[in-house]
This record gives sequence, C-alpha cells and structure tokens, in this order.
Amino acid sequence: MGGSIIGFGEDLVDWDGQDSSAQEEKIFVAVRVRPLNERELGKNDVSDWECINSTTIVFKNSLAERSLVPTAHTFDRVFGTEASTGQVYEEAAKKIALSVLSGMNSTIFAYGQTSSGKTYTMTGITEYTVADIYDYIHKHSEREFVLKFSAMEIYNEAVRDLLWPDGGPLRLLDDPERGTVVDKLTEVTLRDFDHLRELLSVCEAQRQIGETTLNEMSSRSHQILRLTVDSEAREYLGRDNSSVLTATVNFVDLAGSERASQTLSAGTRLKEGCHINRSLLTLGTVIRKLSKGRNGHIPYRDSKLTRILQNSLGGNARTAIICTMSPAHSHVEQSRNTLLFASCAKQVSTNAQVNLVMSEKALVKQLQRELARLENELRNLRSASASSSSSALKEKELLIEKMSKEIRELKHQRDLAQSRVENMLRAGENPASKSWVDMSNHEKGSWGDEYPTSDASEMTDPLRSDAVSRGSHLSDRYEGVISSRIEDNFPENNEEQFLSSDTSPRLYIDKYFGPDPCKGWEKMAEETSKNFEDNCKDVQCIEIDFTKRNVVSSEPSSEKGDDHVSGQSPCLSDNNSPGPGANVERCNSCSAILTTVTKSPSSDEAKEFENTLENEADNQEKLSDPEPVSNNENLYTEETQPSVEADLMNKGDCLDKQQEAPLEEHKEVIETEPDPEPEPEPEPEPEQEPEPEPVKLVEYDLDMKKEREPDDAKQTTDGGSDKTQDTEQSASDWQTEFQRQKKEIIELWDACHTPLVHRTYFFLLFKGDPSDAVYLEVELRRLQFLKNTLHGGAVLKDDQSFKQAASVKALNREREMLSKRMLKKYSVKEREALFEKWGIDIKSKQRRVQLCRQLWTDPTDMDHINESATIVAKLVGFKEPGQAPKEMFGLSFSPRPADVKSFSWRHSLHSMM
Ligand SMILES: Nc1ncnc2c1ncn2[C@@H]1O[C@H](COP(=O)(O)OP(=O)(O)OP(=O)(O)O)[C@@H](O)[C@H]1O
Repeated sequence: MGGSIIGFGEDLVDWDGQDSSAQEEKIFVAVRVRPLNERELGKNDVSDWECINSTTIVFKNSLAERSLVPTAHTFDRVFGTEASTGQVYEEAAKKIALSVLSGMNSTIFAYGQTSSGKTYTMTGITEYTVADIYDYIHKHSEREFVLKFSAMEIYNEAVRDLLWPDGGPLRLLDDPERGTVVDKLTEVTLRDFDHLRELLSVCEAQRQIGETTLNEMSSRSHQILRLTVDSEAREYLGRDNSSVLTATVNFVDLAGSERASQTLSAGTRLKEGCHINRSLLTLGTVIRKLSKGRNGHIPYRDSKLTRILQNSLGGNARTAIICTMSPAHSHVEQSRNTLLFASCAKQVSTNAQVNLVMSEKALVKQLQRELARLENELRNLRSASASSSSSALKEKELLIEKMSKEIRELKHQRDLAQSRVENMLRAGENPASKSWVDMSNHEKGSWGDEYPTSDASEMTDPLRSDAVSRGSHLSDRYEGVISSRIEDNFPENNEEQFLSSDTSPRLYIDKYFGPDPCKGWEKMAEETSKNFEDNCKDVQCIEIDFTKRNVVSSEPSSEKGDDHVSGQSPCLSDNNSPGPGANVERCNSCSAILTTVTKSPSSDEAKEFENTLENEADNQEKLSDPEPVSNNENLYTEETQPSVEADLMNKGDCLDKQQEAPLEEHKEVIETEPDPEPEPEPEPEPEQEPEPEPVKLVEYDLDMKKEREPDDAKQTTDGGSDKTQDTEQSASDWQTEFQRQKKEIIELWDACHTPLVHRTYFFLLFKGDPSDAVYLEVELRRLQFLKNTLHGGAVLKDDQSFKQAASVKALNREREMLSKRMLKKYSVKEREALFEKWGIDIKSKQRRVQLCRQLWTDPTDMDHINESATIVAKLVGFKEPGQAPKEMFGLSFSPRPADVKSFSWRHSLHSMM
C-alpha cells in the first residue's frame, strides 16, 4: 500500500498526505475495454477502439464515421483489452477505495452496457479492496477496527436486502445527517476476511441474474455492496478525548444499459430492461447536470439508485467510475454513449471529508481549547496596547506624585497661616486682631479705613507680606468682609467671649457664614488626587502630544504655580504639534486640573470672589466655584480650596462626558471660549487667534465648571452645561457607538469565518455595558487584523489564527457538529418549531444541518443574529443568553480594569489604531 495513516489520536487523519479537511476533487474516471468475446468473434465483429496510451482511447473505424464524432477520448486512465483487473484496481480504484481507512467515504462504480464486463471488474475490485483493508488492519494493531457489511440491490425500482432477501422491499428514509438511508438494511459486523467472503458469495447468489441474448449471466439489478470501517486508537479507547474515524466504501455494480432490440428481450427481461434503462437515464442526467456546475434541479429523487448514491454523485464521497465497454463494432453506439457518460462524469466534483466522530467530552474540550486560544489572544492584544502606552503612564504617575506633593505643601502653608492668624488674634498684636476688636465696637468699616488695601504692603505680618508679594490683597478684603458681616450680626459686648483663648474666629465664620467650606478638604483633595491618578491610569493610552502643546503654550509665569505645571505635567514638551483630536478632551481635563490648582488669582477674580462672599444666600455655592487659586495665598487658598476640589471632582464626573463628546464640539468650544485670564481689555477675540491657544483649552475646562460672567449667561445656557444632560448625552453616545461597533464586529465575524461558538460567546457577553468597551475594542481590533490578513494584508500563512479564521471548512464542520447536538438539546417539538421558523421542510433531508448552515449567515439582520446566538448558546450549553460560559469552559478572563467606567473606549480605540 502506498499510503499511510498518520496523526492518529485526537488529530485528524491523512491518507497519502491528503488534507484532512473537506476537499473538492473531480470524480476519477477510467475506461476499461474488454476483449472481444466468443460471440463477437464468432460473428467476425471487429474491434473499433484502441487505447493508444494510458489515458487516451481512439475510435479507429471508417473515415465517414470518424468525421461525425470525436475520435479520441481522454480520461484519468484507460485500460486496454490486455489489462488485468488487478491493474485496474491498483491504478484506478485503490487509492479512492482505501480512503475509507482515513475516514473518508468513497464509492467505486462500474458503468457500461450489458455484457461489457462490469461485474467482472467490480468483483475483482471489491476483493482487492477488502484484502488490502484487512492487510492494513493487521499491520496497524495500534488501532481497533470494526468492519460492517451490508448489501442491497435495486431491482425494478425496489430495494432488496441481499443479506436478507426474504425481508421484502426496503424503504428509503431521509436522514438530515446521513442523507438517504435504506431502512432496516441488514448490517453485519465482520469477524474476519473469510466472513466477508462468505457474505459476498451470499450476495452473488441472491442477486437477480437473467439470461439475455448478450449475456448468459446478465445482472438485472443495480448492486451496492457497502463496507463501513470504524477505527479508534487503542491508546485512547474509552477515554474522554477519544475520537472515532468512520467511513463507508460503496462498490456499485450497475445493471447494464441495453437495447431491447439487441437483447431481444421480452416479458420479464423487457420490464427489467425498462427499469434499468430508466434509472441509468436518470443517473446520466444527474451526472450531466452536475458536470455543468449544478445549475438547475438535480433529479436525484427520480430514481432509487440516484437517491441512494447521492453522496457519491457530487456529494461527500470520493468517487471513481470505471466505464466498461466492448470494443466490438456492433456495439459502437453503446460504447459511444458510455464514453459520453464518462466524459460528463469527469467534470463532476465531490467534496469528501474525514468523518471524525468525537465524544461529547472531546467536543467540549475542543471548544474549550478554542476559547482558551481566544482568551490568550485577547490578553496579548491588551498587554501590547498597555506596553505601548507605558511611557505615557509613567509620565502620568510623575505628574500625580508632584501634584500630591503640591497638595501637601498647600496644606502645610494653609495650616501655618491659619495658626498665625489665630495667634495674632489671640495676641491682639496685629491689625487683624484690631479688626475683631473694632467689630465688637460696632465701628463699621473701620478695618477698611484704617488699613486700606493699598497700605497692606506696609504691614509686617508675614502672612500679609506674603500676600502682598503675590500682588494680591485678598486677605485684607476677606477679613474686611468678615468684619462687616460680624458687625452686622455679632451681639454687642461680646468681645470677651470672642477673644477668649478657646475661641477661634473660625467658629464665628462657621456660625455666620455657614459651615467651613474647607472642612474635609484635605481628605477630598487626596481622594481626588487618587481618582485623578486612577483616571490617568485608565486612560494610559491617551496621546500626550496635545497636552504637551497646552502646557508649552501656557501663559509664561514666574510663579511657582506655573512651574508646577511645566514641571509635572505629562504635557511638558516642546512639541507644539497638536495630537489627534480625539485625545483633546482627556488632556484638557488633566491640564485644567493642574492649572486650577496652580494659577494665581487676578485682581478681577479677587473682586469677583469678594462679591461672591457678599452674597450670603449664594455663599456655599460661590465658595465652590472653580476660581483659580494661588498656592501661596493662604487665606484665599483656604477659602477657595473647595473650588479646587469641586473642580477636580467635576473633572472626574465629566471626564467620560468630555471624552465621548465629538471632537468638533471641543474644537468649537476651544475656539469660542473667552479667555478668562485677566486682561486690561477683557474682550475676547477668538478670531484673532489663528490657532487655538493651548491655554484656551485649559480655560475651556475651567469655564465648563464655573458660572459664566453675566454677559456670558446666554452662552452658559446654550452651552448645555447641565450635568444631567451631559451624562445622558454621554450614555446615548456610548449606546450609539456600542451598536455601531457591535454591528461591525458581527460583519467582521462573517467576513473572517469566525467560529459560531466564538461569535455567540462574545455576542452574549456584550450587553451594552460601557464596562465591556475594552472587550469590544479588542475583539474589533483582532477581527480587523484578521480581515486584513485574509484580504490581502500582510499574511502570516503559518499563523494559527489565520488558519482558523480562514477556514470555511472548519466553519462547516462546526455547523455539522452543532447540528448533531440538536437532537440532545431540543425536543422533537422544539426542533419542528425551529425548522418551521427557519423555513426548513420538516421532512427534508439533513434538516438539522440545513438549519445550522443558516445560523449566523446574515450579519445585517439583528433578529437573525439574536436567534442564531440563542440557538448556538443552547446547543453549546450556555446556561442562558447573556451568561458567559466561563464555568463551562473553565475560563477566567483577565479581570477587567478596575475603573472601566472611566475608560474611554473611543480614546483607546483611536490610540490603538
Ligand atoms: N476484461 C475481461 N476479460 C475477459 N473477460 C471478460 C472481461 N470483462 C468481461 N468478461 C467476460 O464477459 C462476460 C460478461 O461480463 P460481465 O457479466 O461482467 O458483464 P456485465 O457488464 O456485468 O453485464 P451485465 O450488465 O449484463 O450484467 C463475462 O463472461 C466475463 O467473464
């Protein structure tokens, strides 16, 4: 034997290096010319045909006839009169017949006119094949083989069991998986070769034979001998991962076509001849139609012969047809018909594949492996994207560290200032204490009169000096405001109480101005810092170019605050080129936070703040306004720290909203937002800026948080700064994008021939939760890569995912495997309902396969997709739609990012592309 079976065990099996997956190949067609028989020789008949080489037969008669018909015919193999049956077997039948050992169905036909040598040839081929099979079995003890034999004949359109001839005609049934099945056909498990020989003898004896003028022993029926070979590696016997190769080889000895005039038949023979000719005519029609590319209806069902042999006629069995013919001139017409049939058969393709029957557990394991592979792919993609942005993350961490340091510094300075104030008040040694005293004396405005703002620089108090050095007199104003408030409300003669050692002005501030807005600020600031850190980590993939641009272009300042910005932001770079627009939002947020913390207040802002304080009703709200703060303006800082915190918190809240807002919106805002920096002429002139200044980006964020100036009121209203609205908008953006991405993924699945179980798994996993964004992205990226790979991109031929994705055949196999599970997973009623729903005739053949072939075929129809996913989920055993089958497959997806809610899918998608 020339071939060998390799890869036993779990792997598929090859024969002679054939691919184990389904393969399309043409029917192998050979022609055998028998010698002139005695009758023909007795009539001095001459031989019209000659095989001039191993593939060509030529007609060698008169010139007149030669001009009308083709004289040379080429086939896969032609055998002249001298060829032995052994040779015919070796060169035309063996390879295909023995495919049965590698799990492929096969069929060997003999076709030809009566008395041309069909039975003579097929008997030999059957015996040679069986001998080789047993020879193989003996040489391969590592596998356990089970051979089963059955035999039937179709006589006058009735199917007879040759191993149980008295059983009466057999019915044909349509089985969705196996095709046409002969009901109740006897199948005998063979003990050994001798057992088979005995059975062959029985068949021979049982077959309908009659004497005709042309053949004393003419077969009056089509005979089909069927040998099924199951094999399983002994090593895996009874184990979970065992799988069985199972295939059938058919030996078909057709009845011979005949002419009543030639056979001089009448009565029974004539009737037989009619049936024979009719079924052969159908066979010829089937072959002719198949040879033309299966256009139109293939009349398999017109005869029992073609119904039974449907799998061999353009189906899933490797097929060889040996056409026998007489060379006699008297049969030239029949011979030409035979060659015409052979020529058509040559064009017909079959699609054989290895029939590997897996155990349930093996099937689950295979699916498990597939899912594990996908999980691994996801992980790799994720880590690849993470590492690509690790430098950005580092910068963010540095920034966070610096911010924390700054906060600590601010806290320290605030505490220091506060204690100084209190000490001074207690000691009554500075103007502040005087103010309190004055207040108690009801000297309205005395503070402001005695210590006008312009004179503040003359004071020696370090706090004031510090404030003055910053160019701001807010502390004066602030205290003045406090004094006037207390003047109005403080009870008379309360000085003693007020100045008592255990009483702090803060108590009064609390009492008359509401609770300390700074209370708990440190904690909140720390938390905010932490949140910010998390957010930055979450968006580690954001691009930093744009942010860099912001900072570089920020208003130059010698102030410490600006140093903070330039020293700690990841945006620090001299790279002025704007980054991708999609990253603007996040960067805005980050830089805005920084700027809010570090920016010095302007005198205008101080005034505004003062006005704010004067408005008691709005006190709390105003204190929370995100006014810029100087880290050195202690009092001011103290009172405005909540602004920083509120701003930070607002940033956090609106982070996603900003990220998901369309870029255009941002551009527009960037270009139209007024510059809040103090200007002598504060008229904003955005059009004067040819390019949006980075500082404006920062300002945009600030302004998003604070109330607009009165003249900006309209803008504020129109700007839709309402947080709820933004949140809703953000949610709706996400949903829209989610649906779009899901649709794209579904289409890519289809284009990449992704396994249905995989599709279903992910489809059910994605429920529209923003926390699934990362999975959605990774899957999308994976598919886009695969699609590029499949459609002309850089192709890694040996890449496993490429092979898997590219395999339509694998997908077909998966469909078939799924169809097998329908019996288990659906009741008869449920199946019937499904067939009806999916437009499949409940009596049609292979209806379960038909249904599974329809699953996931229309990526544009979401109802179809939903139903497909539901069915696959049920077949595979997902407990319920939406429940990821991790338990079943023993999978544990990597934990999701801790804060995926703030993960910007849009940003990461852009950054990954
Ligand atoms: N290649 C051959 N060499 C020698 N004898 C042959 C050859 N082919 C056929 N014969 C003989 O021709 C006769 C008819 O052969 P066979 O019965 O196989 O024909 P058939 O095609 O099966 O006919 P039918 O269709 O009528 O059953 C037999 O006696 C057989 O031995």
